[in-house]
Amino acid sequence: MRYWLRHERVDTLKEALLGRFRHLRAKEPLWALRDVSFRVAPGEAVGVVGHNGSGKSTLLQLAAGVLRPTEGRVAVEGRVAPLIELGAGFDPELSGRDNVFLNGALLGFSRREMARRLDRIVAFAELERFIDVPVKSYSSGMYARLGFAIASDVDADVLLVDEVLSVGDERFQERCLERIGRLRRAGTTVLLVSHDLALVAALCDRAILLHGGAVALDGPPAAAVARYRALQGAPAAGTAAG
Ligand SMILES: Nc1ncnc2c1ncn2[C@@H]1O[C@H](COP(=O)(O)OP(=O)(O)OP(=O)(O)O)[C@@H](O)[C@H]1O
Repeated sequence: MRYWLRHERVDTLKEALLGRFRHLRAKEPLWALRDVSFRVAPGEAVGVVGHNGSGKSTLLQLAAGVLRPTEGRVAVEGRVAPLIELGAGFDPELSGRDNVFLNGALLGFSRREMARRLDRIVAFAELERFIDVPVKSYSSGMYARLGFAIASDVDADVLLVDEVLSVGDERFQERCLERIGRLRRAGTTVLLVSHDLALVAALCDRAILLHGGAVALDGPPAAAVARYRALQGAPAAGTAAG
């Protein structure tokens, strides 16, 4: 996956003050992921770890179909429930209730089907009092609660979770973990991005460590955690321009 970095800068403070902006614009390619190749078996829970900017969110966005790879191929089988960005898939002007229907529609569910699930979703999110309020007045934790409650209630084959759980309070996180555990036992495939290495070790069968957009290790979570720590501060050659 290649992005373009757009550099913009004003030459000197004096020129800026004089209003003579001389923007230097340069476009630099940045390979957020390169030569990344792996498979996840149905029912497997895989943690994706790595330092800031190593490509984790990009990987999940590719799996969710939000991004298209510049080169190569991403294939995901079954229904995918992406929980990849706070508020993604939510319309801030709509109430929590209407967003449940909106998200359901995005995942291919009829209004009637979502109506059947609504009470359960609201109860899990514990948002009874706020469900008819526009979600723009939700806190980030409330967004995460509703997002997780929907994504984990739609019989997905693949659940993609990107860090969003970290904004929930401790009790909610525990309930999420319990639910992810239950989904796993029911055969759901889980791809989980997290900086919480203990969580990855507890929840995942396997971990993929990204470093500079490349796979530095694909194996047992404990090995990925050890390698992650060893790589602390090591240059990430993989994100070089090219
Ligand atoms: N839309 C974009 N345009 C340009 N570059 C981008 C874009 N999104 C991400 N990048 C770059 O791609 C690289 C990987 O970003 P990504 O968000 O996938 O990392 P991450 O591992 O999820 O990081 P973090 O732990 O900080 O969330 C970074 O160098 C980032 O600057």
